[in-house]
Amino acid sequence: MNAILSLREVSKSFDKTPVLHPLSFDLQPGERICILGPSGCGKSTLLQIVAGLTQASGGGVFIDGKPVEQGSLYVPPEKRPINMVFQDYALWPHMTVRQNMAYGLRRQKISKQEMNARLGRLQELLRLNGLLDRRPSELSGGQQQRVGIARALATEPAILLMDEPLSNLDIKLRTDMRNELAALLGQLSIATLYVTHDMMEAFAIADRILVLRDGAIDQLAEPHQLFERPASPWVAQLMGYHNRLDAVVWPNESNAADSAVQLAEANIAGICSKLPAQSAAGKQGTIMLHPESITVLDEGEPFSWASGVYLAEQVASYAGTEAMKRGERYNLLAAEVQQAIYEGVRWRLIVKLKDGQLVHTLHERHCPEGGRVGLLFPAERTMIYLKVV
Ligand SMILES: Nc1ncnc2c1ncn2[C@@H]1O[C@H](COP(=O)(O)OP(=O)(O)OP(=O)(O)O)[C@@H](O)[C@H]1O
Repeated sequence: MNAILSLREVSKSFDKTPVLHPLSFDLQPGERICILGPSGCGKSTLLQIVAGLTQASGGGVFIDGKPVEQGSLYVPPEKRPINMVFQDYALWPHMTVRQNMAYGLRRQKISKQEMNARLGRLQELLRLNGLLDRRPSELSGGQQQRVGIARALATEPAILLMDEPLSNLDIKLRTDMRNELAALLGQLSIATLYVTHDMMEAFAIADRILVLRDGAIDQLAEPHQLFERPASPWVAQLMGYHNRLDAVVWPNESNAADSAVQLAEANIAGICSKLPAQSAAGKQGTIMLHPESITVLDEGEPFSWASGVYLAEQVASYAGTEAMKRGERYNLLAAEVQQAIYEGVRWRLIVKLKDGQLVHTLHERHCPEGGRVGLLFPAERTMIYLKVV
């Protein structure tokens, strides 16, 4: 399949300060890519270069295989088959909803009949019935954003750009709109680049997520790949792996998915994201663990067991049998409860490993401070990264 949008070595500097390092990726027809990253990492700049609102400092942008920016060639925004939805809606305050929606169509040579048909379809799709004669000031935030989306779709662009379209809405409305938008974009199947700093939004909307960090792509992958195999501790942190622990790593150089780690005086198993060029046995590393993937054992037999690696069938009665496969490995670590914090549905237990490192876990019961617990977590979810020195 030919990409609808291709970026090749696109870079951008403002006053000699690099904001985007040369980056390349393709957006396929009908695909939705979310650009995820913290404030200031260059997300909006990237979107604006694609839209033609900002010129790149280097590299090329291609739409449907044809350059729109390359060397001295630069196609202005209005000549690109692209439309954008902005964070602050950017509606014309003096125009009605209908006039706002039709605004982009004035350049297109379409009949009045076709225009009315398109506006009618969008009015249905975005649930704007009864609002067409209102001005933006007479609409709620969610309704204003739906008008912004309808306006962007009216010209039937090949590519839709969305720059944090939900970030001005309150939390409840944002969640509702997120699900609504995910359904809508799925239905439209229009190639979309969607900027957000909200992981849940990216998960709901994206076919693939592009993680941008300091103007460079850290990882571009499907949501489940990003969650299951975060390429760096940084991406892991973004995915909610909030436990970052120091460990000694013994990578298995023929099979990265079967590496050993020494953590808190125990040997455990995990997945090494990248194998080192040369033997890294015994090197310092980092382990990232998601609090949700840790089962806290606070009573029963496992206390007599040594910390280490166990097979699924050995721990099935403690870890629950769903999603467990025979032969799958689990790590068990002894720990002591440092603090128990009530969070409504569950308790957050902050526990101390034998080497003094702290781990955050979630548990359905309270555990007394100073009490002994076992932490059981799958090797599959134990992410190992070698420290770059
Ligand atoms: N016109 C400009 N002149 C100088 N610096 C700029 C300009 N536009 C953006 N920058 C800088 O480029 C960097 C990236 O900005 P950008 O708006 O692309 O980030 P972002 O990831 O979209 O952030 P946010 O999530 O806060 O909107 C920031 O450090 C910003 O200050």
